[in-house]
Parts: sequence; structure tokens; C-alpha cells
Amino acid sequence: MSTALPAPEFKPFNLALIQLGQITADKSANLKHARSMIQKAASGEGIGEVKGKPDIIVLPECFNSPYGHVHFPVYAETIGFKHGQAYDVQSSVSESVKMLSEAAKEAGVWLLGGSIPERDASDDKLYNTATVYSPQGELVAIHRKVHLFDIDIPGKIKFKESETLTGGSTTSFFDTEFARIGLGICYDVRFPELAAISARQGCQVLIYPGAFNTTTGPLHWELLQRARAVDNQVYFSMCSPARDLTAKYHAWGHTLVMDPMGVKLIEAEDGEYILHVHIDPKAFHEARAGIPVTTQRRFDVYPDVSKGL
Ligand SMILES: NC(=O)CC(=O)C(=O)O
Repeated sequence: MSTALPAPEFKPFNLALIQLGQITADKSANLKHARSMIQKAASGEGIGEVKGKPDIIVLPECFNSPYGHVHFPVYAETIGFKHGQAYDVQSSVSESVKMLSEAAKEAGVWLLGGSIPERDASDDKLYNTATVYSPQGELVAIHRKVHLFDIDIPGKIKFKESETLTGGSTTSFFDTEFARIGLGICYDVRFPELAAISARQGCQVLIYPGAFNTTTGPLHWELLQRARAVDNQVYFSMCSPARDLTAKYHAWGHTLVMDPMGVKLIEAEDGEYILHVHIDPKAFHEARAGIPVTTQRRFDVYPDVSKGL
């Protein structure tokens, strides 16, 4: 995505993250439940010091479908969004997009609608795609998971998103009136270049819907988020589904938020939660002034990964 426009001034805002439970085989029920949780988050229900209406609400990865490569083709919806082109939600064929747009509009908040399996009508390829809505209900950005979750840890977990999905091929961010927010999805967090590019494109906050599991979660979920926050001096957050031991894939949960110094501001356990946190630009400016790595990089020794995009 182009960096032509300067990032908006970073202003204080309230973030709400929904660690969604009850993600079943019934898509309509999943959408209904997600909508009611968005309404609850918008009315200030949940944990955390901030009470009252959030400025942005976030859902987790794969919020409308069970998580697994066999499910993606069954649940996939065509979105048809093109960056830089107007999108008419009313004529969208995606029931998830319609619900999320209406929910954002009725709550009057920004909504990062987690991710859903997406089918591109032009070539039938499937993607794991996050969608973002303005408080007016416009679909303003999407992010297709760039790095597919293909792992094999013998005796623990084998997962191959590439059995049915294709990886996205762009970095993504969106501008609000309070921050430029960079996007990734789950496994994308393991690739520091993506977060570095977002930060150098001016993002002050990075939010990745994600669904780590009970093998990699305890080892890497918090570590990777702290690392991405500190190495880019940004706020960093991942929003997980709640753990469901009746599902085939056991999500780690533990939705959390790191500040730019690597201080964890809030963390859920593994059940269903709404988390509220205040994001203060002061910590961002202090981190960058105190440890000025953003101006000390040696692009004469190594290349700037954000150049040439
Ligand atoms: N589910 C993912 O995409 C990533 C994950 O669980 C991990 O990296 O570990």
C-alpha cells in the first residue's frame, strides 16, 4: 500500500478486543453472537480500567467459521474489495461484510472485523482475510494473511493452511482520526519484516487478529508481541478466539496489548472476554525519544525493508 500520505497525528484512544467464544459450525449463529458481543463492547461491557465507549473494536482470526483448512472452502465468502476503489456494502454478496458494516455503523465505532475465509471470484483462490469498517459502516481496508500457517511439530501439532489457502501479497494499514493502524494476521507476527514495514510506513499501532494454539501459544504468543512492539516502538496487540476444547483446533486465547516499551497493558485468560484498554501516545513518544533506534538505523550496512514497495 502506498505511503504517499503522512500518518495521522497519534491521539489517545480506547481499544476494545473481543476474545470471541461460541464459534461453531453454524455460521449464522457465529455472526449473531459476534454482533451481540460488538454491541456489548460498544456499551463498555468487559474487563479493563477503561469504561465507556471504545473508539475501535477488534474481533479475532476466523471469527465466523471453525479454524481449519477443510473448513475454509465451505465458509468462504466473496468480498470483492479493491484498495483505492469505492466499495458498496449494500451490494456486497458477503453476509459477514454486511453484518460487520451494520454493527460498526450502529455502534458508531471503527471495527477491525477479525478475519474470515475469503474466495476471490476472479480466480477462485481462497484467502484468510481481515476487513476494517469506519464508524459510518464503510469497508475501508482488507488484509489477506501473507504468511500461511504451515507447521509440523511432531507429536504436537500439524497444520497446513496452504492445503486450501493462498497467501496475500500486500502489506496493509488504515488511517483513523487517532492513529495509523497496521494489519497482519496471526502467523504474520513471526515475520519481523512485515511489522517493520508497517512501522516505517508510519503506523503507531499494529493489530493482528490471531489464533495461536496450546503448543505454540505458551512459548511464543507473548514473546513475539513484545518483540514486535519493542523492535518497532509501537503498540502491538493480537486478538484471539476463546479456547474451545470441543473444537478440533484449541486456540490459545490470552488476547493482549503491549505498549512500545514492551509493557503488557492487559491480558485475557482463555475464556470469552471483552478487554478495554486506553492507548496513550505519550508512551510511544517517550520510547522513541529515550531509545532513538528509529533514527539510528544503519541502512548503509543493511537494506531498509520498507523501500521499494
Ligand atoms: N495460527 C497461526 O496462524 C499461527 C500460530 O498458531 C503460530 O504461529 O504458532
